[in-house]
Amino acid sequence: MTNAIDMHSATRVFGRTTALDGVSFSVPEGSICGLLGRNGAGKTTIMSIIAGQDRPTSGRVEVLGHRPFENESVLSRVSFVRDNQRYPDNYQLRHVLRIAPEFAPNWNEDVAAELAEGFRIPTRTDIKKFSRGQLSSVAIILGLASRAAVTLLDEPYLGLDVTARALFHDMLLRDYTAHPRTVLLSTHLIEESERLFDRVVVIDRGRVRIDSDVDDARELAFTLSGTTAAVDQLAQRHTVLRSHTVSGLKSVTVLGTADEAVRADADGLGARLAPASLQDLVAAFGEEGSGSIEEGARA
Ligand SMILES: Nc1ncnc2c1ncn2[C@@H]1O[C@H](COP(=O)(O)OP(=O)(O)OP(=O)(O)O)[C@@H](O)[C@H]1O
Repeated sequence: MTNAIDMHSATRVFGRTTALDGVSFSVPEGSICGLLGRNGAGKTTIMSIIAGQDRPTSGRVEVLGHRPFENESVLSRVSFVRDNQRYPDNYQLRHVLRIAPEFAPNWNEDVAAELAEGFRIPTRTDIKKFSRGQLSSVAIILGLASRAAVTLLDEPYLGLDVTARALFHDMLLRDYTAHPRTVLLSTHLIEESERLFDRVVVIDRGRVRIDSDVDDARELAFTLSGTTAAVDQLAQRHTVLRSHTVSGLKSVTVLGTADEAVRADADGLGARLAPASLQDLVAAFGEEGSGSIEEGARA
């Protein structure tokens, strides 16, 4: 399988901050990959490097087989949607839609029109007066209607209402199925977005913690919840990634797959056992001290 995106040991240092610390991962062509992690984990830095807007301090990145920085033939096939997208003063949606095809060779007017209507974007209001959610809607239109070979969506949901988010998901899946491309999407709305993902990359403090097929990622850990005594007893034999206690009830996320013996023990102690969600995993790998189990948890 060919990779659309390949990062090899990419490090990015800003003054005293190491934003990326030896990041390596790949995104296969024709897949949707979730890029997940806590605030400041390094997601936007990764996307900026893939989009050729920044360069790693060391290491390298290849997009569609070539280095993206100052490489027009690659960049014309990449669409990067970020939350702080700027538009010229006095631009309205119709102006953006008029010039967008010049930058996006595969631009599709029908996708743009359907989204603009569904998002209820005002057509005669200057974009600088738009609400946060309306700005996100414009960015999503640019990202999806571009039908770029590589689409980078950096937290596209800011301010979007629940109907708009559902419209975005449906259109992404529908248009992606009809016109396969590679999508890398970063978000903090993990539960809502996980049905989109084929793959998932979890970043914490500039390092890759999980790089995996989404189904395999769910096998990496499970949660146990019940009385503190029962959960403590069950958790003894496992590496605990995360622990949470509320009014005498405890929930732990532990590394590994729950086998029959673990299930029987949990049943016997009246504890509940469930697969870890992606949200559990991101939270677990973002806990202080989780770095010590990094190698064990990498796919
Ligand atoms: N231009 C810059 N100068 C200095 N530090 C920077 C710069 N860009 C990013 N950083 C730092 O690099 C780290 C990673 O930032 P980045 O924006 O990539 O995180 P993120 O995962 O996108 O976060 P969020 O989810 O909050 O958007 C942070 O500590 C941030 O402060």
